[in-house]
Amino acid sequence: MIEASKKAVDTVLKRKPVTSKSSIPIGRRLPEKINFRQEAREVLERISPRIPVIGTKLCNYNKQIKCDFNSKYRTADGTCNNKKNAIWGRSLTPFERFLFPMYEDGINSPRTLDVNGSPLPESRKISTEIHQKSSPSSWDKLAHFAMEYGQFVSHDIMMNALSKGRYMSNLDCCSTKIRSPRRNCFPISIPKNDPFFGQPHIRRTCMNFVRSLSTPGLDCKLGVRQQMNQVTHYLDGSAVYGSKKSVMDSLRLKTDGLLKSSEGGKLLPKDMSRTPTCRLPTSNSRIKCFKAGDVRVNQQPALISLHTIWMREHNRVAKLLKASNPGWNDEKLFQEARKIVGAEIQHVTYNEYLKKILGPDIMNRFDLNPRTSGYFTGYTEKAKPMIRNSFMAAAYRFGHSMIDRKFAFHPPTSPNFNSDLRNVMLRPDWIYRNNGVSSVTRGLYETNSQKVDRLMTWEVTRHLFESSAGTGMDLAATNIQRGRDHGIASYNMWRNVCGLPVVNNFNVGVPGGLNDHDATTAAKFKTLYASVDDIDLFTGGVSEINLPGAKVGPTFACLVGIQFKALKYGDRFFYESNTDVKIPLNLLEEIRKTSMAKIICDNTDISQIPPDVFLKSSSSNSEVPCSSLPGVSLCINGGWSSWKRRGCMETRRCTNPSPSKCGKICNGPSFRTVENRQCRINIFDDILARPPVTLGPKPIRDIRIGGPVLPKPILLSI
Ligand code: HEM
Ligand SMILES: [Ca+2]
Repeated sequence: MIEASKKAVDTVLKRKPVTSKSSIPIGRRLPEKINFRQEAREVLERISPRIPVIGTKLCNYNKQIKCDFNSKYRTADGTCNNKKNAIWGRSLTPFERFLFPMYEDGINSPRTLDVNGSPLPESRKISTEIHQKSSPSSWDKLAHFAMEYGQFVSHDIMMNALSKGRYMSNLDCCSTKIRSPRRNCFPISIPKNDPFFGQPHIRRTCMNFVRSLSTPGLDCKLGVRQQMNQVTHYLDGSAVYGSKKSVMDSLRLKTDGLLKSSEGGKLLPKDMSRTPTCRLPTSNSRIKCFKAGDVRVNQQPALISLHTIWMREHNRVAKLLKASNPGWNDEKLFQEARKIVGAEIQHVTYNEYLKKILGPDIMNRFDLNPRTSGYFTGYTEKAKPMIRNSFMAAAYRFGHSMIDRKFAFHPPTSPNFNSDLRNVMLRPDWIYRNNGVSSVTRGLYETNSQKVDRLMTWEVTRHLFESSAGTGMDLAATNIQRGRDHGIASYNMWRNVCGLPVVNNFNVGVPGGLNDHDATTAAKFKTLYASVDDIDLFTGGVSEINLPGAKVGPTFACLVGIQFKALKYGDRFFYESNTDVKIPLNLLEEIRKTSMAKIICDNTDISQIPPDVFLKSSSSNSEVPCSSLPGVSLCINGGWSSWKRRGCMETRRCTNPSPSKCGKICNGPSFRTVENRQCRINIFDDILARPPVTLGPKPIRDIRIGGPVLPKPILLSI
């Protein structure tokens, strides 16, 4: 794949092909001097602060991993999923590449020059010209819940690591104390005439941007700069359970398979550390930041709510499992509940979320539709499950365009209200109010998300993480800058990779034109970029006209589609897969019945809900009682054990639990005879060996042997 793609890039660039490891392509500038030893040290600090940096043993991805391939459960850190490459998909490993990166110096420094060798337009300039509006009016049928679910999925499968300063301090790349350009700094400069930050009372000229942590490739060989995923690449519920064993252990109650919680099981456990990851505007000691499998949980209340629902779902499932399997210990209950919740997350993602985003054509092309019966048989050890760099740095950020300016709350009794995103950012205290989780969740499915288009709300392009007027960040500019930081090839090259017509002019409606864009957008591109080959992937992709039935345009549909195919085909634990760790078919059939709406119903006080919470409620998606929605029944245990052979008889036991405790009913007989020649002869011989039995005056000619279920009587002709 990578080789083919590299050729594609070379064709677009009309340059001599390069090969990845042997010869590193050198761009227009001399390579920035790289201190590999220093970079490796930084990486090691992340992976394990205790590993000493000795000699050349700087890269330890390939440290010995011991796998128990008999285990039915995922490891916490994603290792041992792929039996040939146990490291694939592990947390703290680099993002994979579809395309060779396009660094300015070929190996390390960000893409900063256009095809003519002049500076690319500034990210902030592109953001203000293309991506901004106070409250973009283009609404869509999708509910705001779809935005939030997308973010939750992104936090399950990726978390990019940033470079740090000395002693793991955060870098301030705008600090005036820095005289010379600082390694790992790539600040976003703000033009003097910026419509917001350029105002006289603000006059800000720099926005902090720290480069992603530089990481060696998975082979640990020296090569181009790579970036690191800190969470498990698989869609495996790691946002609920953590991406390493120590975190998973710390989230467990260690009783009855439960996860820790607070406020009587209702809320996530509280983060009691001295370095809170949220803003606490109150001195009320009850109100704390939350802890979950992902450290970004406190970012805003909608995210906290979804995390809380999954934590509650785990505990609900664990309790049901305990009721029907009284013999199971904490470990067994925890792992079985984790397996079910992981399967539910995958099912909701492929069955409800992706279908809306990608539309039926792309779902079919990439074979992403869940099956309606039986198992999926496409698992292959050869499919790399890893998250691709372009997906992380650009394509999957389409969700940023769906964020609405307002976040709605709908409490059960008091009136609805909403708040600008900036006022709820990093504010878990909202969750402690008035049925926080259900109020926020109701707000999410009762309001619209924004359309995926070039426009993003000012809440994230001017006021993101704002502490006082003018201090905010710009998420659109950050996305563009991140793409350049990672050497992500330009939009046109990705079109080529996806088999879409390569663009060679800025016009619309002509051959080779920007025909997946509207004329206004194309004209804006023309004023900013020197060549169509310079358009940044995020900007070009997010601005495309949506595919029919989809919520994204063709380039992002392609990149998102391939990524989710890799996550399906390359995950031995994929919930539908017919592998050695498969879910029993009867349980899989139950999981297929569930929906996000039902999971919300089961874990909140909401009793009426639209069956599809990803769509805004409408006449075809109007609220129904929760009890009318199908869900996962865990009453699949109990009933008869399998038949056990005892000589020429087979018996079975009616196992725990009794039907009253959510078990299957045992109908039918508990024993039957084995019908084969051997047994007939034995019985025959046995009877022959004995004196003839007479019951009454007539000799017996027709004796049923073995009980009431014998299908054919054995006739003894004496
Ligand atoms: C209120 C909602 C959201 C906020 C405030 C938010 C904010 C952010 C921020 C600050 C970053 C780091 C950017 C960087 O330094 O490169 C980021 C990264 C990212 N976001 Fe969002 N985001 C939101 C929703 C979403 C949604 C809905 C999606 C996708 C459907 C998404 C996908 C991503 C991806 C793929 C990344 C890069 C992954 C990473 O940094 O590990 N985000 N987001
Ligand atoms: Ca994961």
